[in-house]
Amino acid sequence: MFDGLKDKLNDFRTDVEEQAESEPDERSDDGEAPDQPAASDAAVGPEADAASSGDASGGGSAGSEDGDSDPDSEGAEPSTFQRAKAFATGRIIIEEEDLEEPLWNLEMALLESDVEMSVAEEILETVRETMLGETRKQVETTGELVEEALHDALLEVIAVGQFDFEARIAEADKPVTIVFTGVNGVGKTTSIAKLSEWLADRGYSSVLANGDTYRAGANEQIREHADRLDRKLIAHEQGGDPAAVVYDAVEYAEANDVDVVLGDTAGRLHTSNDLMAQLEKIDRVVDPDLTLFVDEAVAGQDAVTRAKEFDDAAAIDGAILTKADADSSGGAAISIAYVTGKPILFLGTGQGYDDIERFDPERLVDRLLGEDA
Ligand SMILES: Nc1nc2c(ncn2[C@@H]2O[C@H](COP(=O)(O)OP(=O)(O)OP(=O)(O)O)[C@@H](O)[C@H]2O)c(=O)[nH]1
Repeated sequence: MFDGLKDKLNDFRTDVEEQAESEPDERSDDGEAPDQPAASDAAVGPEADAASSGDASGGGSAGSEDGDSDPDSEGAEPSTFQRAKAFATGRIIIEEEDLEEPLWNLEMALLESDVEMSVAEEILETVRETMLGETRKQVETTGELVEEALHDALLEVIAVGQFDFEARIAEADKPVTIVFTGVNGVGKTTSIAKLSEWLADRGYSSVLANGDTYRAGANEQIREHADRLDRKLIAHEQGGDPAAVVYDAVEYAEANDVDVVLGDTAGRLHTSNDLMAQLEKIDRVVDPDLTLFVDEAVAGQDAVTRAKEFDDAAAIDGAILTKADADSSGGAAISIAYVTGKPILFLGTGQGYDDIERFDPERLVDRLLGEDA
């Protein structure tokens, strides 16, 4: 899962390590030849050797022949001094120039991985802010510093809007009504069946409702799942009113003490206006507790765009991202919450009914940074 993105994040770590850790060595080698005392060295005390070599090189790596400073070095002098001092004490200072190329490569890698542009920019900004110009006392290596910066940057965008789904179900008045939206073919019906199992595992009964009265064959498709799982299905004739189907399912749940109503809807109608009018009517008639948007991770940017469109049209409360098991890029998983402001709540991870997992931002970040399988 998301292996391509994981590799690219790892490349960034290697990039920064190479940039940040090779330069001080070069500078201290440089500094040995010219004997250039710097006035500020006195402040460094016992670390003066390393510091002065760093300082001399910052001011004179290009100008070591004539001992003069080059124009570029002037603004960098204080940080070069700090850097050399930190190097002498085994600490790390990352400078803007160390990050320039790795950050550019990271941006390209994120965009190639279908991470949405504004999300990529936010990640870069957080990484830059976390890493720049600070002596990181607690951090032993550049690799750790990169990992910390990436961890914070990724978590910040991925965790947007998270809430405790199970607690929400537990606390809500029963029956809880959940309506599923999203285009056809992405695994919406399968996700409804999976969620019914997920709820059953936690002690909640559910009834399925086929609000996709538009598409021929939709009743049969969901009925197969309902039969296999031994769940009640409420369905009307093709062409019927989806709001009426979900309403009947709510009535059935109330009469039979069923905890949750899981209502499918049509993924596409003649026009998006029809689709939205239908969702609005369901909203008016049954006032669902949650509207969940379903799309497939493998659709990358398209899934992000659709999430935004559906949310704009009919305020979603969260998303289910299917086929994460087949997705290497990870772009949709990283982008959807930040772009919509609504959390990803579940990942579909296979074709079986148990192949659904609660989306855990911390765990996903650990996976991406290689701390978890
Ligand atoms: N690998 C994998 N396949 C999945 C996942 N979820 C669904 N699928 C498969 O995707 C295919 C389409 O799933 P359906 O549930 O029929 O999707 P759907 O047609 O979008 O349902 P509707 O939206 O109601 O039309 C099926 O073969 C599913 O088994 C998943 O998380 N991983």
